[in-house]
Amino acid sequence: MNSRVFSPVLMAVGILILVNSLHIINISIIYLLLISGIVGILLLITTKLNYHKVKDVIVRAEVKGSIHRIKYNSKEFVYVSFKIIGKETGNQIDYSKEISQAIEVIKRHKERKVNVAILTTLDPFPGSGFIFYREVQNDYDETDFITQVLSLKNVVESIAPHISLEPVSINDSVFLPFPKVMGSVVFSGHIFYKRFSVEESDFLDYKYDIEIGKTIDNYQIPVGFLSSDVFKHIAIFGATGSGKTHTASVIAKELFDKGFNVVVLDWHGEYKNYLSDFNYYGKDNIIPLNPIAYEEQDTEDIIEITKEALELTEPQTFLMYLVLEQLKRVRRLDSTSLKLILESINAESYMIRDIKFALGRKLYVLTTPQGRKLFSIDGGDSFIDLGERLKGGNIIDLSTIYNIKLRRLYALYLMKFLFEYYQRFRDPDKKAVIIVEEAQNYFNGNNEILKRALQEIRKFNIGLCIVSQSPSSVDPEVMKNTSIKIIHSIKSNLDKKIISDSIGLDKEQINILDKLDIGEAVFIAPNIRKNILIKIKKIG
Ligand SMILES: Nc1ncnc2c1ncn2[C@@H]1O[C@H](COP(=O)(O)OP(=O)(O)OP(=O)(O)O)[C@@H](O)[C@H]1O
Repeated sequence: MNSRVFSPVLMAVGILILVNSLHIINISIIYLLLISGIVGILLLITTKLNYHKVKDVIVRAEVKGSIHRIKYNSKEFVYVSFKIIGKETGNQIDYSKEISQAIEVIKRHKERKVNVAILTTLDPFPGSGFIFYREVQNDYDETDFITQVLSLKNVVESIAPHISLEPVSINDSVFLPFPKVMGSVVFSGHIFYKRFSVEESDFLDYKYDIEIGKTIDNYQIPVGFLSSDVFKHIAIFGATGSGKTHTASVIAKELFDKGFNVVVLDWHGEYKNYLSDFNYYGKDNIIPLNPIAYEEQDTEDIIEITKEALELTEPQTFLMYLVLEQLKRVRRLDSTSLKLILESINAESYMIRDIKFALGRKLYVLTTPQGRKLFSIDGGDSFIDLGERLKGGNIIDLSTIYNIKLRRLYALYLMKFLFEYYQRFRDPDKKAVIIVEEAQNYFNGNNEILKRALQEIRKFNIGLCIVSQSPSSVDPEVMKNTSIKIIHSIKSNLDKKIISDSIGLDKEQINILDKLDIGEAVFIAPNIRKNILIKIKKIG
């Protein structure tokens, strides 16, 4: 018999034997089998239920262990970050589309008690994340928060079936979907490049056109400020060697590339190496200024500058008006003419004579060979000449002016002339920034012109970039009137306090100020709402 016939026959015989044997099986065995079957089914159901319970407990514990709590803008938030994990299917999956759909659903769900921010910084994984967060008071209902978070997670996973969300535990240093700002993770998600946005989230689009560096975190997101904010002025502070000059050079170069006229008042002669494309005015080709080439209404300012730079007393300042009058008449500025000018001032009393001599001693510096090179009534630039000359990128190397008073006088005149030029020839296409190194030499509380300039010159498309080692050494107006601040390493407690009061740092952030490496800085600007820790890019 072949096998095709044999098998059915064998099966039929088997069934017959089974049916017959039922008659001889004891009825109690059937009951036993029945009961154990029911027990088995019940056991199966409870195991499955228990399995889900256990899984729920594990997931909840996982979320609980991933809850971060931070302070931001004097509010407190809790949040959980989730990595987006793509499930591999072998098919081409449009993850972006799925995530977008999930976001649309979340956006429509108005009643939810948890906010959502979505960050997609690297395409497409890893580096993408969901952040579920909620503002809280001291005590908050953690269990409820976890429930809300898990329900949102479920929504996302069911609408985007090819991804799963994995909570990022607090200790997970490999992936942090936030910039790690000064040791704590803050809500400054606006610095991320966002492909997806949730309307009512705290996160803003972050725009800039002057890139200066990258965030110090796992992402190293490019950061910068808006060139239109330059007219609200820039302050750069930091200890010696912390990177101020380099940072100011990066800014100078970027602004120059954007069509700004840039003038660097280089106190120590350090910028030449960084800005080799800029016009350089040093010892051999320093620009002479004409100290009497200004409008009548500016006499006050010119006297004020001279008073401040040469440390004139009030009576000496008064005589300075008369000297200026004579200077315009004589139109020479050498030692002989200065002597003649002073002699021509009527001195009826001994006191006036003494004041004249004292003033003469202070003005003498203008008649020295270097003084005459810097200030020339015949051949010096008027404010118009200077404004026209200093187009593009320019370095004025002041380090070659050895007399410090003369150096300050020259730099102050130069600034005054530039303010005058941009004020007089207002034009939206004419934009300038003046980089003022070692600004404590000018912005030291005595100089009313510069204080006024900080408040007023923004209207004329001029920005000041004020560079100094310590904020306590410059006038408080500098802190008040600069909206872009770049703070490199700061050591002194007084300076730390001034910075902290000005830009609102918490304790931890203040502690980090003296631990910043070269080129690292705290950065704040109007286009970002919260200060961030950045590394200034290397000038290239
Ligand atoms: N962002 C950066 N990337 C790489 N190197 C940097 C950076 N910033 C500064 N440096 C380097 O660190 C050194 C000190 O920088 P810099 O001269 O700018 O400091 P500084 O604060 O201006 O010092 P000082 O007050 O003494 O003039 C330089 O050699 C500079 O090239």
